[in-house]
Amino acid sequence: MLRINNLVKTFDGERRRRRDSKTPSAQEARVFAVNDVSFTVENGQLFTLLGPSGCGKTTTLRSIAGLERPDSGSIEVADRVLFSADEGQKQVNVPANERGLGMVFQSYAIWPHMSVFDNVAFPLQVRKRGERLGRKEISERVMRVLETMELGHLAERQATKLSGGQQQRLALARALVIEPPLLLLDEPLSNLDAKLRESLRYELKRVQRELGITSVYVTHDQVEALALSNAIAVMRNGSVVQLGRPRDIYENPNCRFVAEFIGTSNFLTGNVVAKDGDRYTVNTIDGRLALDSAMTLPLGTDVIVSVRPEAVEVSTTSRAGEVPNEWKGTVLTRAYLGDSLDHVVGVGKHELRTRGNPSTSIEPGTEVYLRMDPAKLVLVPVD
Ligand SMILES: Nc1ncnc2c1ncn2[C@@H]1O[C@H](COP(=O)(O)OP(=O)(O)OP(=O)(O)O)[C@@H](O)[C@H]1O
Repeated sequence: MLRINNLVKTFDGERRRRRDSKTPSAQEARVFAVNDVSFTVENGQLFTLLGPSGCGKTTTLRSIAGLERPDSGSIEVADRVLFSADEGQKQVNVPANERGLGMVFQSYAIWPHMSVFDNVAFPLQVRKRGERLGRKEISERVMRVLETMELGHLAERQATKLSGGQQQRLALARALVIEPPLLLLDEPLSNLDAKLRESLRYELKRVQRELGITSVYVTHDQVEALALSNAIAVMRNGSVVQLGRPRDIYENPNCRFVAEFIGTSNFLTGNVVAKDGDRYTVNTIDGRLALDSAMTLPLGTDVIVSVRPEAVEVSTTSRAGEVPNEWKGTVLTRAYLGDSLDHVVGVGKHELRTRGNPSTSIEPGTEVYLRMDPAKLVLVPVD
């Protein structure tokens, strides 16, 4: 449905300085906001661009929307070339208003002087002559979308007299009414409070799935990305560093940056000392670890072992000899999080965070045993 090939977008570094109101120097290097990005989004998928502030997510999305002109690369939606800077071939840059894409941005500018109904009807009413629908058809289509967004009963209300969550649903309804082949969403939930954000997240997912609408979603919120997406591209400094399904990205991060950015992890540095099939033995300063990995690494390689807190079992009794990877340590602190409980355990030079059922709560100062399942430890190449 959407194909992005080798997209590059640079900005003038000096302009950026001025925008950030720092003292501009004579000539700054160009900023590679998007640096050779390629990805494909299948029909009906929700694809997320995830990464920290300034990594290039919004610039990628704005390029798809036609609001930025990339330096090079190409953008195709449903086999229609929207942008191509290819040398030799005909250069293409379809204007934003002719791309026919749905867009919802963080600042969901609803039209305040209009009713809910008119806000959604407007994009259909301003269509070119030949493409315009009849009054009845517009009315039916608007009401259908409003019902989907559970706003049907508020159709006559003035748009400003809606709650924040309802206004955001209205912005989404307005983007959906044109039945776009592709929906672009840039942090659409970030202005809302935590509770509303969570409920709208599920609603968004429901609507997206029900309508089977292909979407590109931009966020810096990893929980949102994991909950919503069919596929995630993690971005850093203008490039995609890992692309995969949410579970793959969470369970098998391909570098320390991804492991750190998605969720919480303990990182243990070490060295490969033995390998038997997929079973590796890694030596760390505080003990050995057995773990399974499909990577091919020679003996002696420096590695990082990423251990998710929930992959560490904490216990006051030892099962040494029965299970691999048991380390002895002392509880330093604990934190009750409602649905889980974290312990921070000191083992030699390491401090490991564990996460478990809140029914297991151990006093700081207690001697404990940490057990780590080899299948849940992840080998991460040293960056
Ligand atoms: N109009 C512009 N002029 C100059 N530099 C820009 C412009 N827009 C973006 N940049 C720079 O390009 C880089 C990528 O910006 P972009 O807004 O795409 O990042 P982002 O990942 O969406 O960040 P955020 O989550 O903060 O919106 C940043 O270094 C940013 O400062």
